[in-house]
Amino acid sequence: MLLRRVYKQHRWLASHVKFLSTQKSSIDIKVDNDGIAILNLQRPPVNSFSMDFLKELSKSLDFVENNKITAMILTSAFPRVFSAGLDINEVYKPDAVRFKEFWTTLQEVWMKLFGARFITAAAINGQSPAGGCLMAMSCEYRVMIKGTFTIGMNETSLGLIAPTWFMELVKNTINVRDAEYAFTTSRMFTPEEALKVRLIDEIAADKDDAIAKCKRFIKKFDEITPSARINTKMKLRGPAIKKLQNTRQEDTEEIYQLVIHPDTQKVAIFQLYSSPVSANPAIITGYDPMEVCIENCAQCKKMLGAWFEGQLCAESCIKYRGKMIPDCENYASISPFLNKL
Ligand SMILES: CCCCCCCCCCC/C=C/C(=O)SCCNC(=O)CCNC(=O)[C@H](O)C(C)(C)COP(=O)(O)OP(=O)(O)OC[C@H]1O[C@@H](n2cnc3c(N)ncnc32)[C@H](O)[C@@H]1OP(=O)(O)O
Repeated sequence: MLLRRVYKQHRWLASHVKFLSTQKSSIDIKVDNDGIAILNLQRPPVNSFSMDFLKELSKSLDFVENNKITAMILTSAFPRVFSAGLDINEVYKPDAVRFKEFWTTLQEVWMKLFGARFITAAAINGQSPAGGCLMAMSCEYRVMIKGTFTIGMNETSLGLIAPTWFMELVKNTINVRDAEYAFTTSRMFTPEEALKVRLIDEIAADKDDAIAKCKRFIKKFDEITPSARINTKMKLRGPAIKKLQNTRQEDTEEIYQLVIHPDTQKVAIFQLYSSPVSANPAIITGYDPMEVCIENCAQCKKMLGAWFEGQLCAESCIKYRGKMIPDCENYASISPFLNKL
């Protein structure tokens, strides 16, 4: 078997991957007995793409490529999240120079993954919104585990517009009508729905099963001449990569302008503060009533959970420019946002 032969040549890799699997590493790489590299993403809490994480991902892809490993499976070390997409911290109040470097790194990683000469598959074992969805879609095969997890392109709900290269990729994977509907409405798909539109290729019972199914896909290539496979893949994927290579600066500038737009920033701050951070209502920065208002909405959402309509509260902050700041312990101030569960 072809893969087995390749593995023999690279058996030593198992002992050489440690440098990428130190305790500090956000990606654990293991090369299995068939010579398939399994990349377990393990950046707490949700494998979101920070600049450092992207750089590590880039190095990991180089490792797989440079060691002539035949195939790679991307998965998550966490039980509920495959990847949450862009790290909101990179998007909130970004420094122009850093953000542009961040986006350039992201473009590079995407081109490496999408254009990888080795076989790529994703075992999607948890939530996979936005950038998490794109990472999976950039692979050649996707298996998602059943459950309450969803996958999709929720950029518009964050005030973002997905980059053109992402849209093209989705349009080339599912049909144009489903792509337009999904992108514009920020639709998140259950595994069954995702399978129906071919956003994913298979559903698995659990992570082990997802990896086994990815391996079954990879095994199909035992019977195919490697150069024929690679050249065909490059012919199919090359034009999209070339297109991005020629428009990288415009793409970066376009995203930067979008990210710094006040509406996007409001959503970003809401996302940031809807986690149980140490933020203290109304005393976070104190300089922008609208910002304080949204932070308080997020805090109330954390305290009251499903009872509280956080997004509605944040929208009201924007509408009234922070003139009515909610106080989570004052019923009158939050009653418009309490729902009747
Ligand atoms: C390799 C190729 C890569 C190519 C990539 C290309 C990317 C192209 C980009 C295209 C445009 C993409 C835009 C985006 O990705 S914007 C980000 C979109 N992401 C989201 O909207 C996800 C938001 N998060 C969630 O929905 C949930 O957190 C999630 C479903 C992921 C998990 O839910 P769960 O209930 O399990 O956990 P919590 O919500 O309590 O969150 C746990 C902690 O994680 C923090 N968190 C969550 N999401 C993010 C994030 N995106 N960035 C940073 N941090 C995040 C959350 O704050 C909690 O933190 P604490 O525990 O500290 O409170």
